[in-house]
Amino acid sequence: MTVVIGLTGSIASGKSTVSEMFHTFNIPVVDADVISREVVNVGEPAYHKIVDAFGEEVLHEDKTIDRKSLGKIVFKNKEKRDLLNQIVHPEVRKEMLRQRDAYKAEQNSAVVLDIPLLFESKLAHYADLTLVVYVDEGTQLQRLMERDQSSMEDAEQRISSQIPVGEKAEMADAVIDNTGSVKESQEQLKSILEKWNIIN
Ligand SMILES: CC(C)(COP(=O)(O)OP(=O)(O)OC[C@H]1O[C@@H](n2cnc3c(N)ncnc32)[C@H](O)[C@@H]1O)[C@@H](O)C(=O)NCCC(=O)NCCS
Ligand SMILES: Nc1ncnc2c1ncn2[C@@H]1O[C@H](COP(=O)(O)OP(=O)(O)OP(=O)(O)O)[C@@H](O)[C@H]1O
Repeated sequence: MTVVIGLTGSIASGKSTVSEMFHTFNIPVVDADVISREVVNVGEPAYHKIVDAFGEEVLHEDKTIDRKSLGKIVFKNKEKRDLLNQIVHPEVRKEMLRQRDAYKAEQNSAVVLDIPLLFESKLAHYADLTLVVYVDEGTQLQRLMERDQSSMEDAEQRISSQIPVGEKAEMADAVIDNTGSVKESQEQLKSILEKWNIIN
């Protein structure tokens, strides 16, 4: 049986950092962020819907989606964010489930679904077990501003568009506290996978 692990956290809490670690255990990862970029490539159904809904001003000159400008619109306006979600999420879900089921058919011991909005979108039932990557809010803000070279205002808007990471930690089957070093987080992941009998 393949154990399906739902990996989540909040923006810049370290999901991608932890999801990389699964490769060292030979556990495949389905990444919702990667899929959400693929389904809006030029010519895809969701691409046309975005242009219809948000206009040509969210396109680069080469007609690809200008994610920075679309982000500026949707992270400060919940209605617009909901509209974008309604366009993109159904396509992402279809592809995520397709990949999950392909990995299950290969009889992997486990597969990870890396889904930033696992709890917001009520998708925890896609997984057998949930794992939250937690950081304290000060560290989260600092890492987000540093990584994206963003202002405090932009970073705070993005953080407040999601359920606070502390609340997500309470809903999870296991939590990695990623406030410390990457190595410490890797050790926590190893212990969790041992406890879940996914590795020895
Ligand atoms: C708004 C967009 C264009 C901004 O693109 P950008 O390249 O700047 O960010 P990226 O896609 O890498 O997302 C970074 C992080 O932002 C957060 N985030 C993204 N979309 C959302 C959203 N709709 N609501 C809350 N948080 C979000 C997630 O934590 C994600 O990991 C893009 O995030 C998008 O199309 N979002 C809608 C689809 C979505 O919900 N994706 C997230 C998981 S499926
Ligand atoms: N333990 C750590 N120590 C120091 N820096 C870290 C640590 N973990 C992650 N980072 C850094 O913090 C930033 C956010 O991490 P990461 O991109 O993994 O978060 P994320 O949860 O995947 O973000 P998003 O929701 O935007 O996809 C990155 O620049 C990353 O290099």
